[in-house]
Amino acid sequence: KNEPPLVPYTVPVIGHTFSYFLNTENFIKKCLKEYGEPFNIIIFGKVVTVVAQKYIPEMIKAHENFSSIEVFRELIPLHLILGHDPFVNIDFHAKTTREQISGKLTLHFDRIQKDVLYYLDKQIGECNKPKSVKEIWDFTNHVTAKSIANICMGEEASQHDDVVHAFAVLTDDMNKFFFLPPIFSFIHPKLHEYVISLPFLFGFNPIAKHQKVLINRMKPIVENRIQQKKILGDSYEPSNDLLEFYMSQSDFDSSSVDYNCLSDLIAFMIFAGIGTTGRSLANLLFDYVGNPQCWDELYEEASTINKECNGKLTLNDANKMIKLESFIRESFRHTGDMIIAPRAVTTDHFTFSNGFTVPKGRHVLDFSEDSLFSESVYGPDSKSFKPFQFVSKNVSASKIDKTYLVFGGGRHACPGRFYAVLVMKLFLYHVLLKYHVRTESGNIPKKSMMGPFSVPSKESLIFERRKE
Ligand code: HEM
Repeated sequence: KNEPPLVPYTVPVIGHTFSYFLNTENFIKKCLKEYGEPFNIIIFGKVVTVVAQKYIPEMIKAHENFSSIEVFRELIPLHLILGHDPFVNIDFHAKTTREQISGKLTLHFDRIQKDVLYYLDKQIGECNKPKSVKEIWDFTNHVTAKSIANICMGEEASQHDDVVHAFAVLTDDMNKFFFLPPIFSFIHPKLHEYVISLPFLFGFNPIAKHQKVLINRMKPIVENRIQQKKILGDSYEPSNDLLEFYMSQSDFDSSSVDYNCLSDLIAFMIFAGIGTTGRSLANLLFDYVGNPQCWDELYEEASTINKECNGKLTLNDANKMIKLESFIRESFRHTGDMIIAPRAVTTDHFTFSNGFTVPKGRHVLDFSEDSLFSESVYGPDSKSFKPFQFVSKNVSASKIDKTYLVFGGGRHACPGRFYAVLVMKLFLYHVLLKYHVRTESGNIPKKSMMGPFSVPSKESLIFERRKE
């Protein structure tokens, strides 16, 4: 009762599926103009509600009525693939990320910096001749993978290339299955979930080989730590990684270690952290390349800080790079996703302040693009790339607000954002100091769209050694 207006359609069941997937931005903007928000559309046989700038904050605030995890569970049914359902433990994962990763940046700083540099040096190195790098997103996933592998499994395990590779490609290998359009939902809403998980249930599991690598490498480490704890007792010095943290939980049984459980816990961190941070890094690099008017200012700031700290950057020094911080925030604002954190109604119903009511189970899509380019906040030219607009406002790239939705919002806003922003800062800082970067064609690279989601350009980038 009192549902938002349903946008008219011609073909039953198919409804608005094609208009939505082929050009989400135009379609939703047209509906917003005609019906205001919220409004209902039919995608893959299912009624969904769309909210934009005005009602997204209401939805985010009502965290007791909505859950983004419920939508995620349907799109990417990790609970059917991993032995241990990560969604029931989401609060544990969020707390772990908040307290053990983002909350310990000072402690992790040196190794994050070392790991970011490691992959940059390995792939690009001294670069005395120009070097072309293909598949930038894959490259930046590897940069992130080295660092997250270290934080998750420790220094020793992250020395192994097979571990870093498993971290880097696990999400990609899985996404190949999950990014199939949910055509089976035309028959029944649950059918898509079961169809995409069938290959996994019948033994084909593209992540099994990666989990095997993780288990092989973690086993000797865990066994050694258990041994050391027995020998050293109170003088045992715990390592600063998630493996140690998981081993310190009250339900960890050192006499019969559940390695599948440990690798499932880590696999979830990989899903949450690698593709997201890797994609943002790729976007950042392309935004840098596409905005040559900022090169000098960014370089000057980086080299001044580099001189001030004698080449030994600390977290405090990193926080002084306010132009870089603003550039990163602007890059995030231009990520290009139309929808960021759709939510499902988890209570009997939810009523928006204008009286429109949506029932339990309804998916509500957040047309975040409307907020990220809000003219009242970012000016009439809100769509242009304004790299240093946040310098005077003194807002960090991880600070969420009601128009800056790249990390979601409210109680469930991304707890890994502080870490992700730091990795991005360190990455571009070191790139700035050492290289010139440009596209092969000389054109400004463009992202492509997969329905409402953006994908970084596939264009190669040329790295050249910066001359003093
Ligand atoms: C640039 C990189 C990242 C982006 C853009 C990003 C984005 C997001 C978004 C949009 C959400 C949903 C928020 C909501 O429901 O309102 C989320 C949740 C989450 N993210 Fe991130 N994320 C990033 C990096 C990371 C990293 C590095 C980690 C951990 C290593 C992480 C761990 C999580 C977890 C555990 C949640 C669930 C929080 C909860 O439900 O309470 N994220 N992230």
